[in-house]
Amino acid sequence: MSAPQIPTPIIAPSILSADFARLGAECSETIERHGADWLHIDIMDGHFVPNITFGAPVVTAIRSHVERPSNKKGRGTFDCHLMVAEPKRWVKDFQAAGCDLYCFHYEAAINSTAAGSPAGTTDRRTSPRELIRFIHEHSMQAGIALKPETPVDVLWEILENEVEEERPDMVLIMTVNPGFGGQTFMASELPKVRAVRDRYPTLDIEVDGGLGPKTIGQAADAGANVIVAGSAVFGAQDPGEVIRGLREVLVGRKGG
Ligand SMILES: O=C(CO)[C@@H](O)[C@H](O)COP(=O)(O)O
Ligand SMILES: [Fe+2]
Repeated sequence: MSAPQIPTPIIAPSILSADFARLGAECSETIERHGADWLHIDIMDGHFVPNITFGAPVVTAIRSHVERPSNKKGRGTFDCHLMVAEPKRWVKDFQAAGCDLYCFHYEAAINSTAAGSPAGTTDRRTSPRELIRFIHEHSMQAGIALKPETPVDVLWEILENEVEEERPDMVLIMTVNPGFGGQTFMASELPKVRAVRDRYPTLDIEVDGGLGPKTIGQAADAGANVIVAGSAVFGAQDPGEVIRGLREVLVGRKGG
């Protein structure tokens, strides 16, 4: 019997901490010069979280600076983290913009069921399963994110679904309350990572918020293989050095 396939270590700098005045160059340098795997792109709508970033047009603009990945989850993947109240609403726009992985919040998906479908708009009603299917139908991978306040148990029935198209490609466990970069890492969220890893040895598990050289060891020990780091990378004198250091820790604990 062959050993289970251990998920690939992935470093995904969050461009929320990049210099927005030179965003295209920051994105291409982060991948090509500094050696990051993915770009983590935080989309905030001012409703789901108390902050606003940008939408699909900016993703289109930066896509022209970063080559599309040649394989699923490859270098240059646009990992879009949708902190928005109506996650179904933006799927088509993000597909067109060049998003590869559309990661929505569980809390938004269950609440947007009540949002209804105003005349002349697409149907905004959804459930996590339906939304995952919808994202897959739009040729993107699907991620599902949990806020710190949400218990990990809500994931089991979603991950245990026998219908492959309705299962997520990645789980994102937030290690800060979503909304802002540069917050303090919440180690209290790591048991969620461990719980998912124990059940799903090959699933991509992303952690996001407060990750950097001092906190990555704990996240890797808990079983995370996709590390988002914003301020730690973009605030560094040498982002490439930080990325290499993060990767070393992750590779060293791979499978742990
Ligand atoms: O989604 C979010 C915040 O809501 C994150 O992606 C942050 O942007 C990560 O920034 P750092 O905590 O690494 O500075
Ligand atoms: Fe994020």
